[in-house]
Amino acid sequence: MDNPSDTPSQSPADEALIRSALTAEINQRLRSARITDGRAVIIAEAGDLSEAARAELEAEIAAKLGALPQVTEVRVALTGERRRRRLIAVGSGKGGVGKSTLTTNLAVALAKTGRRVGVIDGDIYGPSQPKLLKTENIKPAATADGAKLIAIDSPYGVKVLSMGHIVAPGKALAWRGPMTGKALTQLIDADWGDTEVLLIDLPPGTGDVQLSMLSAHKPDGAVLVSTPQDLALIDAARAGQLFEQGDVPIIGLVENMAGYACPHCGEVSDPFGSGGVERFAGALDIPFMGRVPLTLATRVAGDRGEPPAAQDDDTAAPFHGIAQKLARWLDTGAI
Ligand SMILES: Nc1ncnc2c1ncn2[C@@H]1O[C@H](COP(=O)(O)OP(=O)(O)OP(=O)(O)O)[C@@H](O)[C@H]1O
Repeated sequence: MDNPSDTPSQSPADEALIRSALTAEINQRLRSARITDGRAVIIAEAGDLSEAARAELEAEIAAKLGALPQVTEVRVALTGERRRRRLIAVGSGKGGVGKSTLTTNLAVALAKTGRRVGVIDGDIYGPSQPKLLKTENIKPAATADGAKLIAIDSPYGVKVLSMGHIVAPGKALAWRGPMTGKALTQLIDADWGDTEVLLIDLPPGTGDVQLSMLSAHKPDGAVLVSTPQDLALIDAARAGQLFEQGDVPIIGLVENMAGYACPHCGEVSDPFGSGGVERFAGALDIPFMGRVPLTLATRVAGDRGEPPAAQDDDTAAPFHGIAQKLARWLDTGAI
């Protein structure tokens, strides 16, 4: 019903009458307008509006059309009810703590619950999402007007875009700060279709990408990852401060590589100590989201581009648990 004239019972005169009673701005939003037995039925686009603005638009249409002598009742249906796309940053202070692995698996686990999820690889210099989501060597297409990239569909029900899909390996190394900011914008502003949640795999630390992200594309929340080592915890705290200063709520802290289960004898050892992240989260009053053990399966799966979270086994379970908490946060603002 994109074209109002598709509606058989609709009279052009009625539509003209309705349009003449409304402002140009509201007319731009009209998808359908008709009057039947004194009842005006309006369908208008409002997917870009806040709840308050939607209510205002509805009230304005009702008031303006209600004032017409030909109209005894006004019914307004606003389309685009779905919520605005949410941007969740996954960050760590220190490199190599498993931030990219967590981003991929959280995205895949969230997608398994029916949400439409995308992953942005914010690691301009060392992109890993093409490998993790098995989209290496795929180039993203552009929209018909050439203005936007189109996010790539990974085999795991998650869309993805990375500088690794666009720039030859090693090329971005020579880029300076402003270029990395622009690159990130290109990825975020791409055509993500009906994606509801975008997870951004941030590079470690508190550098240009993080700053440009906070200033230009403020995330709705941030998940922090740390190993149990003291040093990683201190760095995680630093990354946390960056988000707090930027007024980005910290959704919670994830402990990765917590305890190692020997694949041969099953004995669990704790090369980096255990429980440190949870205690640390408690001390800082940050919610603790869960613990992902160090497993050979996780590392091998990452190398093969087969995220464990796509399965339902023991290796996948921690990712599903953390994804459930993230889903709860998305729905209620608390985990
Ligand atoms: N829970 C885990 N068990 C086993 N291996 C893991 C686990 N988490 C991550 N790894 C492995 O550790 C390495 C580093 O992980 P990853 O690339 O996700 O870290 P990162 O924090 O994103 O690193 P970078 O700082 O390079 O962006 C990878 O080889 C990955 O497969």
